[in-house]
Amino acid sequence: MASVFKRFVPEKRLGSDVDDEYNSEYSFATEYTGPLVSYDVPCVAPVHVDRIPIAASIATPDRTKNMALPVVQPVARVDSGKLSKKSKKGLLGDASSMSVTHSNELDVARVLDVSKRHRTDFRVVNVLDTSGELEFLETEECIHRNLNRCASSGTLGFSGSHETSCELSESSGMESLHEDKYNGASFKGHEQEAVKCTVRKGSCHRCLVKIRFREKEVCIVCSAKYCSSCVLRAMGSMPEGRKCITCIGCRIDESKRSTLGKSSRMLRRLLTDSRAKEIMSHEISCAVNQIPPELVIVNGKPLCHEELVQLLGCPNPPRKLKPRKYWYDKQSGLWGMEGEKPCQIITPQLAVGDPIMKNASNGNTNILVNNREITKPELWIMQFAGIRCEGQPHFWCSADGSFQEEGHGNVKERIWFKPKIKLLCSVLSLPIPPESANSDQGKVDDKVVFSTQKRNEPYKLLMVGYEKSGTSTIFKQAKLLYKIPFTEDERQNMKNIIQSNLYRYIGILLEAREQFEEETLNEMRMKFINQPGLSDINQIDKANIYSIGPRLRGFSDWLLQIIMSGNLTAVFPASTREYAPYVEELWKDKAFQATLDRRNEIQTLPRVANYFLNRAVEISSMYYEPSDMDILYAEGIAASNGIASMDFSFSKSKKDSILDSNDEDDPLISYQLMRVHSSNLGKNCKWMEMFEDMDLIIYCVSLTDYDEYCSDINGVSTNRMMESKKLFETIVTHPICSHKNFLLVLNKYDLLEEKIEQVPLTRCEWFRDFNPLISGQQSSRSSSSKNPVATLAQSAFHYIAGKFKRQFQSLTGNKLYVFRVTGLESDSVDEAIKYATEILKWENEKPNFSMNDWSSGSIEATTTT
Ligand SMILES: Nc1nc2c(ncn2[C@@H]2O[C@H](COP(=O)(O)OP(=O)(O)OP(=O)(O)O)[C@@H](O)[C@H]2O)c(=O)[nH]1
Ligand SMILES: [Mg+2]
Repeated sequence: MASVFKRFVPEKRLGSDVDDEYNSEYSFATEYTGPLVSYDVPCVAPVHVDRIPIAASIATPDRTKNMALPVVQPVARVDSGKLSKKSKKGLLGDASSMSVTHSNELDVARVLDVSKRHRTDFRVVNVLDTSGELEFLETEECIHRNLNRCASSGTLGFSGSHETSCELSESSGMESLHEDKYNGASFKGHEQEAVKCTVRKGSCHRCLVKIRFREKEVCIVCSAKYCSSCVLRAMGSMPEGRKCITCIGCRIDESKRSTLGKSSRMLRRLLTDSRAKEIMSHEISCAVNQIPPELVIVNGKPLCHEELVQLLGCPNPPRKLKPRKYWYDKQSGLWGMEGEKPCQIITPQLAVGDPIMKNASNGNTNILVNNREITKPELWIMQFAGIRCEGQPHFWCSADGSFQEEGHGNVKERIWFKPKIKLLCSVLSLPIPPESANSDQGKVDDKVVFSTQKRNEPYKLLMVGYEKSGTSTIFKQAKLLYKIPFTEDERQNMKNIIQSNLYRYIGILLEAREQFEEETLNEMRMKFINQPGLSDINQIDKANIYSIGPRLRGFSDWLLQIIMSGNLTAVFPASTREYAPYVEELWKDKAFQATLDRRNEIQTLPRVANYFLNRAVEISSMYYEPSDMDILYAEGIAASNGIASMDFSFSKSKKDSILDSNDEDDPLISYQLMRVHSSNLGKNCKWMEMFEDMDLIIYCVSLTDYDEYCSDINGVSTNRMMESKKLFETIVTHPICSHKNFLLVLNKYDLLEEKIEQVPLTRCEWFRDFNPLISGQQSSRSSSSKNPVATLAQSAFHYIAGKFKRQFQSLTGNKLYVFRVTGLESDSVDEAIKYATEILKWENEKPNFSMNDWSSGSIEATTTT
């Protein structure tokens, strides 16, 4: 007997919070052998256990048919005293009544299936109508909830106390069925009562409790969401993974394919680790969850089962295969969605699909490669690789990237052997061969192989700015922050830059020394003239504290000449070894030291020079190896062709931790940060086209540019802030940027704080109306909590941010995000990048909640300091 009951009671889960709910009490009757009694003995009709349908008794369905399974109703425990005789009889074991219940469930399941397929809205009123008739009036969600409520208890047994109730319509006196059953409330004639349920968005589909901001599990078929108290009852033993019981046997929602097998924390908490893993493995491997082959169409032909197996089983299968139309170039292995550029290079020569069509990728270049008209980005790559495409030739391309013109035997180019091609492919969101395919191509330039390719679709962030705005500093800072090591090549490159810059700084100092020497001599002459009695001016000793000896003078003349001729980088760092002794000598020289003491007066000496000049002897040594800090401070970047790129990831749950998630179930969100020098964008930024796939554009502005000038080739001098504004306008109005998110990074805030004290912001014509409210008593540098009035620098920052935002809004109609940064401070850059990733997250989640609700369109609302 006990074993019979065990069939209805779920396995006990130790440590689970649902444990208590199944501590049902039951007693057993034994045959009475005593004397006759004078009263009526209560009588219980026998239960034919074998005839009670239970969920476990469902036959293995034909899952390829996409049919909803009949889910059976358990014997529900009700307050027998409050049921009509007829109902009592049925529930206590009348076989015919049982079959009615069962057939009802079949109907419901059928209706659910119909509603799913035809997207029809129904309302279920009175799911337990004993007449066997159902009224369908409300939503599909409602059907689900009712079914899950009934069916889930079917799998898990009799019990299931239900603290939360359905939404009730008080006017009609409707009550939750569950409450009736378990709270002892009166069961008011279930023939007449309607359970009217509507699942609000963000509520558990079973208990209706709001779970928008709480842990939830989602059905991979119908997207019904369940809270931790309901999930096991709604999903049962999950033979096909996370599906409501009513969805078992149904195909999954294709948008959820990428989540298959990725167990949630909730499940792992509710179940044992091994059980959760087992469910996830069923979810991935069970037949009904696989892509139906006929829905994958390659080169216009639906696949058969064998073709799909071949496609998925090849060494390099398509990622994230979905039911849709694809094209496949068997020769090169290029793979893409119909009408789009290639997205992956898969294993070539697979016998899947028909021959490729000319217009497979919707190219418009008149250049055919393997009979397909290629797209513009592909053409750019070919041109970049040096393949001449004049005269609209047709090419053959093999899997190793060898291009051959049709009708010519000779190989024109092997593009994957060319340095920088992979980098450019990444920029243009074109695929590169998988690493396994490269293993035999030893010559491929490792420097430019992106780790991006290991991850699927990283968010792409493009950072650009006017000259010296700090883009390379921020980029390098991000590399250090997210522990992306500099390669040996990058370090060598930076060493060269640092050493040649050192000689530039020395040159600036030596030029200044000459000037100081001359000034001092003039002063001495003036003194001499004013001194009576001295007649011969030649008697003055021309040597003064700024004078250097002939050997160093010779070196100085030579170095200044090299700088003047613009050949510094040609001579250094190659000659560093040869001239290092001069540097040592200079640093011991009093005249040079006197010059160094006045370095703050030298306008042309970059601020960062101090950092390197203090260690000049060490840096000029041939044994010098740049530290990470040296690389950060160096003016320049290890870049190829002006473009530098790095990948990094944030753990989804641990937003603050980067690249430290070893938890295979905790997905990483990957990002690709690209930095491009503005000079590489070409005239009118025409090469912005290459960055069409960017998700966010970070525009960098140096806050100190407002009083700095630069001259163009005609010698016309312009304000650098105005130049930066011009570049900003060109980029934001570029056609590819019309719907892009922009983050304005206002950099060098530390320098602004110093400069604004000396030079008014109004020096720049765009900022003429800057008129901050600074209290008379307040020191503009102090911003203690006691004195919340903004400092001059803060006011200037907000003012400049507002200027750019208004400009952006007037040009694009969109909202500009702004962030204040000090590029040399790691925390500041970290926050800026996290802010950028947040923007992407917000933009991604936009359909779920309206940004307007909380940003209220205010310009200031998006400024982060
Ligand atoms: N004090 C200070 N210096 C900075 C900051 N950001 C950048 N710099 C310095 O400003 C100079 C120019 O910065 P870069 O990062 O080279 O600027 P860039 O945008 O790469 O300039 P280009 O190479 O012309 O494109 C370097 O000497 C940096 O060290 C900052 O926030 N504070
Ligand atoms: Mg730079």
